Amino acid sequence: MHLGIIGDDFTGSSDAANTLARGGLRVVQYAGVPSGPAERGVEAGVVALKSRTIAASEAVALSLGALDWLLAQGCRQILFKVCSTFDSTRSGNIGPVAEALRAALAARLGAGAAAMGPVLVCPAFPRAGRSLYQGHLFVADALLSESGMRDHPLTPMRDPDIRRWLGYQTQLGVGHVAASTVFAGADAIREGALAEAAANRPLVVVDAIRDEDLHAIGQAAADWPLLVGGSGIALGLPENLRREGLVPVRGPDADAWAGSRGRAAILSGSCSVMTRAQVRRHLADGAPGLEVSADEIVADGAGAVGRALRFVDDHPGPGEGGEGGNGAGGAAAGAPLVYTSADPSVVREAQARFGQERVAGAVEGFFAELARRLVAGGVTRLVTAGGETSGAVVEGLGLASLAIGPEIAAGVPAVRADGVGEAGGAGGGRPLWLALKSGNFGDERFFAQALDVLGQTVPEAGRPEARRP
Ligand SMILES: Nc1ncnc2c1ncn2[C@@H]1O[C@H](COP(=O)(O)OP(=O)(O)OP(=O)(O)O)[C@@H](O)[C@H]1O
Ligand SMILES: O=C(O)[C@@H](O)C(=O)CO
Repeated sequence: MHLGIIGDDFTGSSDAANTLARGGLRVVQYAGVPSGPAERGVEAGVVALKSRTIAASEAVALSLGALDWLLAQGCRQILFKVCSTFDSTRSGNIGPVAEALRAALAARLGAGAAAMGPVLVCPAFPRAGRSLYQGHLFVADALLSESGMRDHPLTPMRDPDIRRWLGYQTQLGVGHVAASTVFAGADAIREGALAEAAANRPLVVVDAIRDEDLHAIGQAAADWPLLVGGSGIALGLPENLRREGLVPVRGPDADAWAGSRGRAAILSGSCSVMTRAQVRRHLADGAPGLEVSADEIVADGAGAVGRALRFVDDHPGPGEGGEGGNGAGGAAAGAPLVYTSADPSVVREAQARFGQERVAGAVEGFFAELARRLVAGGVTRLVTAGGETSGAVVEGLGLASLAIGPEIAAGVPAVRADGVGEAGGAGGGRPLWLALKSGNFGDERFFAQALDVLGQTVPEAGRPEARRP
C-alpha cells in the first residue's frame, strides 16, 4: 500500500476512494481501523472514521490509530480527507487532527517537523461545484456561508474564509497560496508553499477552481507526507505513484464489477438542500416514502423501527419478487424510502427540545437498527444519504471493508461489502451493495440512478461512464 487516506466520515471516504479508483489505483475502503493487515495488491487504503463531529480529542486518537495502521501497511503519503465544504465547528476537528498527524508523522520519519514540508490544505472539488478562491470557499456561485451549509444540523458553516476558520482550530500558523500562483503550475505552488512554511505557516491553504489546479497541487505535494483536503486534492496523487514506477499504468475502473438486482431500500437522514430535493423527486415520481420524525424516534425508537420495517415490507417496489429481486431502471425507481430529512427549522426545533447530541444519536441509532433488520430480511441494495447516517449504517451492519465500483454521481461510487454478517448476524454471509451519498451530492434523480448502477454488471475495463442528467 502506497497511499493512505484517513476519512473523517464514511461518505467522504468513499468519495476519496472513488477519485483514486477513477485515477487507476486499486483501492479498498475500510470501516474503521482493520484488525489485521491489508490484503495484497491494495495500492491505496481508505480508513473511514466517524470523527467529523465527535470531540476533538477523540477524533485525534482515532486518526492516530488509523495513521499507525496505514504506516504499518507501507504508506508513504497520508491524505486526511475532510469535507469539500470544510464541515467542522470553530473548536474542531480539522485543525487538531491535522496538527496531530503532522507531529506523529514527523516523529515517525525521525527527522523532525522540517522534513515534513508544508501541509497543503484544499477542500475544492470542482466537479461538485466546490472551489476555493482567495482562501474563500464557494459552493457553485455562492459563498459557503450563503449556501445551504449555513443551516447544517451539526456543523453550520457561516464563515467562508477557510484560512480564518482553520486558524481558529489550530496552534500552527496558517498560510495561503493564491490562485495566481496555482495557475503557474506545480513548481510555483511548491515554492509558494515552502515560503509559507519557512515563515512559520506550515498549514498552507491552496486555492483551486479547476481540476487542473488540483492535479498541479498533487504534483507539488509529491514528496510531502501529509495533505488535508476534499477528494479533489487526491486527483494528482495516482500520477505521482506512476511517475515513480510504484503502480502500473491502468485505466480507470479497470476491474470487473458484478452488481445486484435484489431487494432495495433507501435510508435518508441527511437534511441538506440536495437530499431534500432528492426525497421530493423520489416521492413525486410515485415511489413509496415514509417520513419518520425525530420526536417519534426519541420517544420510541424500537416502535419507529417496527413501523418503518412494516412500511418497507408493504411497499417492496414494483417488479420485486423472490430471488431475482426488483429490476433496475423504472422498477428500482420505486424502491421504498425511509427518511427523517427535514427542513432546517424542524431540525432546530427538535434540537432545542432534546439537545443536538441526543437527537442525532437517536436518529442515527434508528437508521443503524433499521438497516440491520432490512439486511437480515433480505435487502441486498441499500442507498444511504448523509455522512453521519451512512457511518451509523455501515458501523451498525458491522461491515469491515468495501470494494469500490462504478461511479454513480460525482463523488459517489457504488460499493460492495462481502460476507455481510458472516458470524451469523444480518446478511447471513451474503454480499451487500451500497451507495453512501454525501448530503449535497448527486442530482435530483440520484436515488433511482444509484439503484440502477448498483444493479449493473460490468466486465473488466468496460465500465460505463457516470450517469449524467
Ligand atoms: N429530523 C431530524 N431532526 C433532527 N436531526 C436530524 C433529523 N434528521 C436527521 N438528523 C440528524 O442530522 C444529521 C445529518 O447528518 P448527515 O451527515 O447524515 O447528513 P449530511 O450532513 O447532509 O451529509 P454529509 O455529512 O455527507 O454532508 C445526523 O446526525 C442526523 O441524525
Ligand atoms: O467532500 C465532500 O463533500 C464529501 O465527500 C463529504 O465528506 C460529505 O460528507
